[in-house]
Amino acid sequence: MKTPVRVAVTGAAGQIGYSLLFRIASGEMLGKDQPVILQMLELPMDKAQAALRGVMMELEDCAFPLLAGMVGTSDPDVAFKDADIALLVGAMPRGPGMERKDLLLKNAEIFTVQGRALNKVARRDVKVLVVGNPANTNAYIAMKSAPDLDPRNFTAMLRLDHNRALSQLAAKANVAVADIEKLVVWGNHSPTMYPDYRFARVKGQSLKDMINDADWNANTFIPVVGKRGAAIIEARGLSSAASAANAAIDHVRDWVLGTDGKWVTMGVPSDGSYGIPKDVIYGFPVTCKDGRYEIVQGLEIDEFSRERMNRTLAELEEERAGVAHLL
Ligand SMILES: NC(=O)c1ccc[n+]([C@@H]2O[C@H](COP(=O)([O-])OP(=O)(O)OC[C@H]3O[C@@H](n4cnc5c(N)ncnc54)[C@H](O)[C@@H]3O)[C@@H](O)[C@H]2O)c1
Ligand SMILES: O=C(O)C[C@H](O)C(=O)O
Repeated sequence: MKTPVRVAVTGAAGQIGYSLLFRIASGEMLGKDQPVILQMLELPMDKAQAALRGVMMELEDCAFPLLAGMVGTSDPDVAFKDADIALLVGAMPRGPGMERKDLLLKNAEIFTVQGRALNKVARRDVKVLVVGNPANTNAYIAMKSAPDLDPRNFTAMLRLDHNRALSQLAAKANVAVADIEKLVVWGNHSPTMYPDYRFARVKGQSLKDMINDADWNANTFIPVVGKRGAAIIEARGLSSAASAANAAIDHVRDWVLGTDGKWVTMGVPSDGSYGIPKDVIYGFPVTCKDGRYEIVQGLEIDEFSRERMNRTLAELEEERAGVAHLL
């Protein structure tokens, strides 16, 4: 039996938490032979703690063979103690008519507090995924609040955007999602993101050549992927939850277990690649191996792409300036 992995999940009694925890406990994130200990954080209010107790009762009732232990708490120092993986989900979601960056000041403080707690009590190689919006800037805040941890430990979720883009492309080109490789979503998890299939291949063929429709790319594909979160809020009255949890599982599974050379999109602190200033948490194409990600290098950036990449960067710089006083 392997040593259990400690997985901290914040916002554990929320919508995403409810879709996420059961899949982690069943082995879908870290493998069917990997026991886990779930360390769940919720707000201290009675209602949130009661809801968390209910979720923990349900987890118990599943009798998951891989669930080696559970902790429910309102104290970040307890939730992140010795954590190997931390999924920072707990934050306010947006409602109809809002942009994710409208949440910035409401949610920012959560990530200073949690970044400091991670700095203090988590394992030095903890892998952090920020889901709570605006995810890139919240990940930046957490990273800057944890000066003793390697900045590479901090990532933001663009995998939902990547998965959304895959499905749109598969439908357009009438190919299987699983056959599409080398897709990228550059930048911010916001409508300025730039989903880019110029390098994508389907069974060795160029997907761009198969689609061959620049108008569809600029006027349908990019805006549909960029505004998909808002379309879901419009339709459901609530923001995406099951698909967000699914993307979080994909992100962490690939980071920990590797991508076997395949590209995935992760929001990671820039190392200066593609002219993106160092430390900005930006969606890049990465491959993962042995628990480490590497940004895919050497891709050609044409004028259209540079303009899109700069636009989403400008928004991230603006968000960063808006929280500078907290750091
Ligand atoms: N990056 C993405 O792709 C993506 C996708 C979907 C949703 N989101 C974001 O994820 C976040 C959570 O969404 P949700 O639908 O689960 O919301 P939700 O309101 O259903 O749940 C959030 C939970 O977090 C808890 N919480 C709030 N502050 C907390 C704190 N400081 N510590 C611990 N728990 C805290 C709340 O009590 C609540 O139970 C939102 O910010 C949403 O916008 C991001
Ligand atoms: O759109 C939102 O506010 C939720 C989430 O970020 C999403 O993309 O579905």
